[in-house]
Amino acid sequence: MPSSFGSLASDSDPLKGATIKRNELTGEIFVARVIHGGLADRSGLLHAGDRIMEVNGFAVDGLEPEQVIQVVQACAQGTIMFKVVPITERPVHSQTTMYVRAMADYNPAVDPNIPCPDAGVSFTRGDVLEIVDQTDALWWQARKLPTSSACAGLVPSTALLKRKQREFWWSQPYQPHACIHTLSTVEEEEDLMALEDKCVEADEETFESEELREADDDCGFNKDQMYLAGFRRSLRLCRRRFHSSVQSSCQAQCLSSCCYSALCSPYEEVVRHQRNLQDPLRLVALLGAPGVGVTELRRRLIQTHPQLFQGAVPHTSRPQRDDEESGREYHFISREIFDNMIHDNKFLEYGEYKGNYYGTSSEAVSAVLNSGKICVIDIESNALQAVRTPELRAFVVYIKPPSAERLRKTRHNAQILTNYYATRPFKEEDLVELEESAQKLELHFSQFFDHVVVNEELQEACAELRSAATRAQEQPQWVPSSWIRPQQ
Ligand SMILES: Nc1ncnc2c1ncn2[C@@H]1O[C@H](COP(=O)(O)OP(=O)(O)OP(=O)(O)O)[C@@H](O)[C@H]1O
Repeated sequence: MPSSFGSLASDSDPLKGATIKRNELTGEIFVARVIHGGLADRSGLLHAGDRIMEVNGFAVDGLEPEQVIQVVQACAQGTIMFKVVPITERPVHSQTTMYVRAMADYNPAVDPNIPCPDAGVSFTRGDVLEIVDQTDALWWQARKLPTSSACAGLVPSTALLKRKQREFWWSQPYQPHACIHTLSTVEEEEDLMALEDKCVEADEETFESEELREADDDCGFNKDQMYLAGFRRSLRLCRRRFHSSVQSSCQAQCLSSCCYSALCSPYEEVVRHQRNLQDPLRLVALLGAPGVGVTELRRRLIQTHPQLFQGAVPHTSRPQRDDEESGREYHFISREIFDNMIHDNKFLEYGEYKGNYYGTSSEAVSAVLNSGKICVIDIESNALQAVRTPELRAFVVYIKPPSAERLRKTRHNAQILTNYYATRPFKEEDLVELEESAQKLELHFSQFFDHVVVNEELQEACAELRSAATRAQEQPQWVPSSWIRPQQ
């Protein structure tokens, strides 16, 4: 039936928590829905589908919903009498509460199609919503957590939100394949390729010395000469320089239901889960713009708490050197075996640098987790789906740059790793690029951040990272329900 809607849901309303609609053919006014936890719900006197005949003796048939609301508001101070024809067959709903993480932003104030904007709940990506009513195919009732309010509000259903996303209803069009093309627009990729072309000659001339430098690189050792896996420059450059072409197993699996649903559904069902002591530890995956300090934080964390944290040993097809040990610096494997592992989706991410493959396998991560230590790795955004699995249950920590002013102050003596294998002090353009990359990461992927650490003062950031990483193992967290109740 063609209907128009109104809300009895403003704060001052004695009937807070009901919406009404008018049958455009007959002019009759009906209760469209009763908002969970609102006054109307708690009174138990009004139900969805009831026909409102009169308000304090005033016949409402034929009025616009807004006019009915005005009648109600006019007598808000005294007693309000409704003459109601109850719905004859009240539908029996066995509502179960569901929790979801929003994968998109929603603002009812700019949605022209919400039946009652003041009953709408706004949310941003990453917010957890308690869905209390899915009776309506288009508009669900939900509370945004954490909340102290018992009263729910309206949010678009999955079906409606998908439709809205397809229609580009609001300013942040969803990126259903963000896992494949993440940070690089076509122009950026072209720029990057141009830069790579320029670099190639110089790089190849210095190839020999670079290889030696990696051998000399002390990135892998801490002050006590304990080996820290996964800090070699070749690996970092491979990941960074080729970030537009670094692959993740997600790409191969993208049409699998797990990845597909997380990226294409506007809501991800979540549950509050406390890890059992006998369960494997959770992977901690650090994500941040190049240069923000991910490597530095990861190294400090592992160096200062080697009994708690460890990196994963990467794989490479590069030949092993005399002073290297397979399984320590890298797992040294042939190109052919590497290719097979790629084919079998064994890598969380991998890339090629100077003709050699480098990659982090899920087995290397599991080996650390099964040894009783928390595995800490840094990832590119395109590996997000590959680490958010029931096996690894990644706790994703986003490393955020501080304010523009603090970034410039704190990075005074910092060294950026250049595409030429060397480090040099940050220039203004490096910092601008860092800030822009960070903004893009936040724009596209904030819904996957379990925790955000602002890397202003290194010591404080490291302490916060440590406590977040241990909390993730010991305290209840919102995790995708598919991790706990694997889908068939
Ligand atoms: N909070 C901080 N204050 C001052 N210097 C910092 C801070 N965090 C990191 N740095 C310095 O900034 C530089 C870049 O950090 P780092 O190498 O960890 O970057 P990254 O995020 O791993 O990027 P990439 O992988 O591209 O090198 C290093 O010299 C590091 O010591």
